[in-house]
Amino acid sequence: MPYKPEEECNDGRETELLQFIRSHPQYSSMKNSPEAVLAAIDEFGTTKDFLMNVGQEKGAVVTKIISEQKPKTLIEIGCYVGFSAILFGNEFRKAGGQKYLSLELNPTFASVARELVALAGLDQIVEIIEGPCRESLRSLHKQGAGAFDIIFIDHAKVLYLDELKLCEELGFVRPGTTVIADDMILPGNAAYSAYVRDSPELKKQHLEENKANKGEGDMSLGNPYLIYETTLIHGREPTGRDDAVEISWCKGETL
Ligand SMILES: C[S@@+](CC[C@H](N)C(=O)[O-])C[C@H]1O[C@@H](n2cnc3c(N)ncnc32)[C@H](O)[C@@H]1O
Repeated sequence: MPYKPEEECNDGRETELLQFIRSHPQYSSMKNSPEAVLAAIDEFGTTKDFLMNVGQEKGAVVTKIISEQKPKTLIEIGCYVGFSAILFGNEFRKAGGQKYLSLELNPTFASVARELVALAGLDQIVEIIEGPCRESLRSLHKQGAGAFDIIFIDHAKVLYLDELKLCEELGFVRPGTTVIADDMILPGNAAYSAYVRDSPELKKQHLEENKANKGEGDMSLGNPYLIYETTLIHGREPTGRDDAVEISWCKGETL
Protein backbone atom coordinates (compact mmCIF):
# COMPACT_ATOMS: atom_id res chain seq x y z
CA MET A 1 0.00 0.00 0.00
CA PRO A 2 1.39 3.45 -0.88
CA TYR A 3 1.97 6.16 1.71
CA LYS A 4 -0.49 9.03 2.06
CA PRO A 5 0.20 11.78 -0.54
CA GLU A 6 3.25 13.93 0.01
CA GLU A 7 2.78 17.03 2.16
CA GLU A 8 4.73 19.19 4.58
CA CYS A 9 5.91 17.32 7.66
CA ASN A 10 7.10 18.67 11.03
CA ASP A 11 3.54 19.35 12.27
CA GLY A 12 3.73 16.95 15.20
CA ARG A 13 3.32 13.77 13.14
CA GLU A 14 6.82 12.58 14.04
CA THR A 15 5.94 12.55 17.76
CA GLU A 16 2.62 10.90 16.85
CA LEU A 17 4.60 8.21 15.03
CA LEU A 18 6.45 7.50 18.24
CA GLN A 19 3.18 7.25 20.22
CA PHE A 20 1.74 5.02 17.48
CA ILE A 21 4.69 2.66 17.78
CA ARG A 22 4.85 2.69 21.58
CA SER A 23 1.18 1.73 21.80
CA HIS A 24 1.24 -0.70 18.86
CA PRO A 25 -0.17 -4.20 19.65
CA GLN A 26 3.02 -5.70 18.15
CA TYR A 27 5.36 -3.40 20.09
CA SER A 28 7.10 -6.18 22.02
CA SER A 29 7.95 -8.05 18.82
CA MET A 30 9.64 -4.90 17.46
CA LYS A 31 12.44 -5.11 20.02
CA ASN A 32 15.69 -5.87 18.19
CA SER A 33 13.78 -6.36 14.93
CA PRO A 34 14.67 -3.73 12.31
CA GLU A 35 12.13 -5.29 9.91
CA ALA A 36 9.26 -4.99 12.42
CA VAL A 37 10.13 -1.37 13.27
CA LEU A 38 10.29 -0.49 9.55
CA ALA A 39 6.93 -2.22 9.00
CA ALA A 40 5.39 -0.13 11.79
CA ILE A 41 6.81 3.11 10.34
CA ASP A 42 5.38 2.12 6.93
CA GLU A 43 2.03 1.29 8.55
CA PHE A 44 1.90 4.83 9.96
CA GLY A 45 2.85 6.29 6.56
CA THR A 46 0.10 4.35 4.77
CA THR A 47 -2.70 4.64 7.32
CA LYS A 48 -2.04 7.90 9.22
CA ASP A 49 0.22 10.57 7.71
CA PHE A 50 2.86 10.92 5.03
CA LEU A 51 6.47 10.62 6.24
CA MET A 52 9.40 11.81 4.12
CA ASN A 53 11.26 8.48 4.17
CA VAL A 54 13.32 7.10 1.29
CA GLY A 55 10.95 4.12 1.18
CA GLN A 56 11.41 0.40 0.53
CA GLU A 57 11.91 0.53 -3.24
CA LYS A 58 14.66 3.16 -3.49
CA GLY A 59 15.95 1.84 -0.17
CA ALA A 60 16.51 -1.57 -1.79
CA VAL A 61 18.85 0.06 -4.33
CA VAL A 62 20.99 1.29 -1.44
CA THR A 63 20.89 -1.94 0.60
CA LYS A 64 22.05 -3.85 -2.51
CA ILE A 65 25.06 -1.54 -2.78
CA ILE A 66 25.80 -2.00 0.93
CA SER A 67 25.60 -5.80 0.69
CA GLU A 68 27.88 -5.82 -2.39
CA GLN A 69 30.42 -3.21 -1.30
CA LYS A 70 30.57 -4.14 2.39
CA PRO A 71 31.40 -0.60 3.58
CA LYS A 72 33.17 -0.18 6.91
CA THR A 73 32.05 3.45 7.25
CA LEU A 74 28.90 5.22 6.11
CA ILE A 75 27.59 8.72 6.73
CA GLU A 76 24.05 9.85 6.05
CA ILE A 77 23.08 13.52 5.77
CA GLY A 78 19.39 13.79 6.73
CA CYS A 79 18.12 11.20 9.24
CA TYR A 80 14.51 12.32 9.80
CA VAL A 81 12.77 9.66 11.97
CA GLY A 82 15.41 7.03 11.23
CA PHE A 83 13.76 4.92 8.50
CA SER A 84 16.85 4.87 6.26
CA ALA A 85 19.18 4.61 9.28
CA ILE A 86 17.33 1.43 10.35
CA LEU A 87 17.01 -0.03 6.83
CA PHE A 88 20.59 0.71 5.80
CA GLY A 89 22.08 0.28 9.30
CA ASN A 90 20.70 -3.27 9.46
CA GLU A 91 22.28 -4.17 6.11
CA PHE A 92 25.48 -2.33 7.05
CA ARG A 93 25.80 -4.40 10.25
CA LYS A 94 25.17 -7.65 8.33
CA ALA A 95 27.89 -6.62 5.85
CA GLY A 96 30.42 -6.09 8.67
CA GLY A 97 30.14 -2.29 8.90
CA GLN A 98 31.52 -0.59 12.01
CA LYS A 99 30.04 2.89 12.38
CA TYR A 100 26.97 4.38 10.70
CA LEU A 101 26.70 8.12 11.30
CA SER A 102 23.42 9.89 10.63
CA LEU A 103 23.22 13.69 10.74
CA GLU A 104 19.96 15.45 11.63
CA LEU A 105 19.21 19.14 12.11
CA ASN A 106 15.88 18.89 13.92
CA PRO A 107 16.13 17.86 17.63
CA THR A 108 12.63 16.31 17.69
CA PHE A 109 13.34 14.18 14.62
CA ALA A 110 16.73 13.17 16.06
CA SER A 111 15.13 12.11 19.34
CA VAL A 112 12.38 10.07 17.58
CA ALA A 113 15.05 8.44 15.41
CA ARG A 114 17.21 7.57 18.42
CA GLU A 115 14.32 5.80 20.13
CA LEU A 116 13.37 3.85 16.98
CA VAL A 117 16.98 2.92 16.21
CA ALA A 118 17.36 1.64 19.80
CA LEU A 119 14.08 -0.29 19.55
CA ALA A 120 15.40 -1.93 16.38
CA GLY A 121 18.53 -2.93 18.30
CA LEU A 122 20.87 -0.88 16.13
CA ASP A 123 22.02 1.75 18.62
CA GLN A 124 25.47 0.18 19.01
CA ILE A 125 26.18 0.77 15.34
CA VAL A 126 24.05 3.77 14.32
CA GLU A 127 24.97 7.10 15.88
CA ILE A 128 22.66 10.05 15.32
CA ILE A 129 24.43 13.40 15.42
CA GLU A 130 22.15 16.37 16.01
CA GLY A 131 22.77 19.80 14.49
CA PRO A 132 23.37 21.54 11.16
CA CYS A 133 25.26 19.04 9.02
CA ARG A 134 28.01 21.47 8.01
CA GLU A 135 28.94 21.92 11.67
CA SER A 136 28.76 18.17 12.28
CA LEU A 137 30.89 17.40 9.22
CA ARG A 138 33.56 19.89 10.30
CA SER A 139 33.51 18.61 13.85
CA LEU A 140 33.96 15.00 12.62
CA HIS A 141 36.92 16.17 10.55
CA LYS A 142 38.46 17.85 13.61
CA GLN A 143 38.00 14.60 15.53
CA GLY A 144 40.05 12.82 12.85
CA ALA A 145 37.39 11.29 10.59
CA GLY A 146 38.79 10.32 7.20
CA ALA A 147 37.24 9.10 3.96
CA PHE A 148 33.87 7.34 4.12
CA ASP A 149 33.08 4.27 2.06
CA ILE A 150 29.50 5.47 1.45
CA ILE A 151 27.95 8.93 1.77
CA PHE A 152 24.14 9.10 1.52
CA ILE A 153 22.81 12.61 0.89
CA ASP A 154 19.12 13.10 1.69
CA HIS A 155 18.54 16.48 3.35
CA ALA A 156 17.66 19.92 1.88
CA LYS A 157 17.81 19.53 -1.90
CA VAL A 158 19.36 22.96 -2.57
CA LEU A 159 22.26 22.09 -0.28
CA TYR A 160 23.29 18.75 -1.83
CA LEU A 161 26.03 20.20 -4.03
CA ASP A 162 27.52 22.45 -1.37
CA GLU A 163 27.57 19.58 1.13
CA LEU A 164 29.20 17.22 -1.40
CA LYS A 165 31.86 19.87 -2.02
CA LEU A 166 32.41 20.25 1.74
CA CYS A 167 32.80 16.45 2.04
CA GLU A 168 35.36 16.62 -0.78
CA GLU A 169 37.27 19.45 0.92
CA LEU A 170 37.34 17.58 4.25
CA GLY A 171 38.76 14.47 2.55
CA PHE A 172 35.58 12.44 3.17
CA VAL A 173 35.42 11.54 -0.54
CA ARG A 174 38.37 9.59 -1.90
CA PRO A 175 38.74 7.22 -4.84
CA GLY A 176 36.57 4.25 -3.88
CA THR A 177 33.89 6.31 -2.06
CA THR A 178 30.31 5.90 -3.30
CA VAL A 179 28.12 8.98 -2.96
CA ILE A 180 24.38 8.30 -3.15
CA ALA A 181 21.86 11.13 -3.54
CA ASP A 182 18.10 10.70 -3.07
CA ASP A 183 15.21 12.49 -4.80
CA MET A 184 17.07 13.00 -8.06
CA ILE A 185 13.85 13.12 -10.12
CA LEU A 186 11.37 14.26 -7.49
CA PRO A 187 12.23 17.12 -7.36
CA GLY A 188 15.59 16.55 -9.15
CA ASN A 189 18.80 18.46 -8.67
CA ALA A 190 20.30 19.75 -11.91
CA ALA A 191 23.34 21.49 -10.37
CA TYR A 192 24.33 18.40 -8.40
CA SER A 193 23.79 16.07 -11.38
CA ALA A 194 25.93 18.29 -13.62
CA TYR A 195 28.75 18.52 -11.06
CA VAL A 196 29.20 14.77 -10.61
CA ARG A 197 29.39 14.43 -14.41
CA ASP A 198 31.62 17.44 -15.20
CA SER A 199 35.25 16.94 -16.24
CA PRO A 200 38.02 18.06 -13.85
CA GLU A 201 38.89 20.82 -16.37
CA LEU A 202 35.38 22.26 -16.26
CA LYS A 203 35.23 21.92 -12.48
CA LYS A 204 38.56 23.75 -12.13
CA GLN A 205 37.20 26.55 -14.29
CA HIS A 206 34.03 26.77 -12.18
CA LEU A 207 36.10 26.66 -8.99
CA GLU A 208 38.08 29.74 -10.08
CA GLU A 209 34.81 31.55 -10.87
CA ASN A 210 33.31 30.50 -7.53
CA LYS A 211 36.46 31.62 -5.66
CA ALA A 212 36.10 35.06 -7.20
CA ASN A 213 32.40 35.24 -6.20
CA LYS A 214 32.68 33.53 -2.82
CA GLY A 215 32.12 36.60 -0.64
CA GLU A 216 31.46 36.10 3.07
CA GLY A 217 29.08 33.12 2.81
CA ASP A 218 29.88 29.57 3.87
CA MET A 219 30.29 28.17 0.37
CA SER A 220 32.46 25.16 -0.35
CA LEU A 221 34.66 24.96 -3.42
CA GLY A 222 35.11 21.18 -3.51
CA ASN A 223 37.92 19.14 -4.99
CA PRO A 224 37.75 19.42 -8.80
CA TYR A 225 40.31 16.65 -9.25
CA LEU A 226 37.96 13.87 -8.14
CA ILE A 227 36.32 11.95 -10.98
CA TYR A 228 32.99 10.19 -10.60
CA GLU A 229 31.19 7.52 -12.54
CA THR A 230 27.51 8.29 -12.11
CA THR A 231 24.33 6.28 -12.70
CA LEU A 232 20.72 7.25 -12.09
CA ILE A 233 18.64 4.35 -10.77
CA HIS A 234 14.86 4.68 -10.82
CA GLY A 235 12.70 3.60 -7.94
CA ARG A 236 9.40 4.73 -6.51
CA GLU A 237 8.82 7.03 -3.59
CA PRO A 238 6.82 5.39 -0.78
CA THR A 239 3.82 7.31 -2.17
CA GLY A 240 4.20 5.37 -5.44
CA ARG A 241 5.54 8.29 -7.52
CA ASP A 242 8.53 7.78 -9.78
CA ASP A 243 11.88 9.01 -8.48
CA ALA A 244 15.52 7.96 -8.58
CA VAL A 245 18.71 7.78 -6.58
CA GLU A 246 21.96 8.85 -8.16
CA ILE A 247 24.98 6.69 -7.48
CA SER A 248 28.31 8.45 -7.99
CA TRP A 249 31.32 6.23 -7.51
CA CYS A 250 34.56 8.17 -7.14
CA LYS A 251 36.82 6.29 -9.52
CA GLY A 252 39.95 8.39 -9.29
CA GLU A 253 41.70 11.70 -8.82
CA THR A 254 43.65 13.53 -11.50
CA LEU A 255 46.86 15.40 -10.73
C1 LIG B 1 14.04 13.62 3.46
S1 LIG B 1 14.38 13.72 5.14
C2 LIG B 1 15.50 12.36 5.41
C3 LIG B 1 14.84 11.03 5.24
C4 LIG B 1 15.67 9.86 5.73
N1 LIG B 1 16.97 9.83 5.09
C5 LIG B 1 14.95 8.58 5.44
O1 LIG B 1 14.89 8.19 4.26
O2 LIG B 1 14.43 7.96 6.37
C6 LIG B 1 15.46 15.10 5.23
C7 LIG B 1 15.95 15.41 6.64
O3 LIG B 1 17.10 16.29 6.51
C8 LIG B 1 17.09 17.14 7.63
N2 LIG B 1 17.92 18.31 7.30
C9 LIG B 1 17.62 19.36 6.50
N3 LIG B 1 18.63 20.24 6.47
C10 LIG B 1 19.60 19.74 7.25
C11 LIG B 1 20.89 20.20 7.64
N4 LIG B 1 21.36 21.36 7.19
N5 LIG B 1 21.61 19.45 8.48
C12 LIG B 1 21.14 18.27 8.94
N6 LIG B 1 19.92 17.77 8.60
C13 LIG B 1 19.16 18.50 7.78
C14 LIG B 1 15.62 17.47 7.83
O4 LIG B 1 15.38 17.95 9.14
C15 LIG B 1 14.96 16.13 7.51
O5 LIG B 1 14.76 15.41 8.70
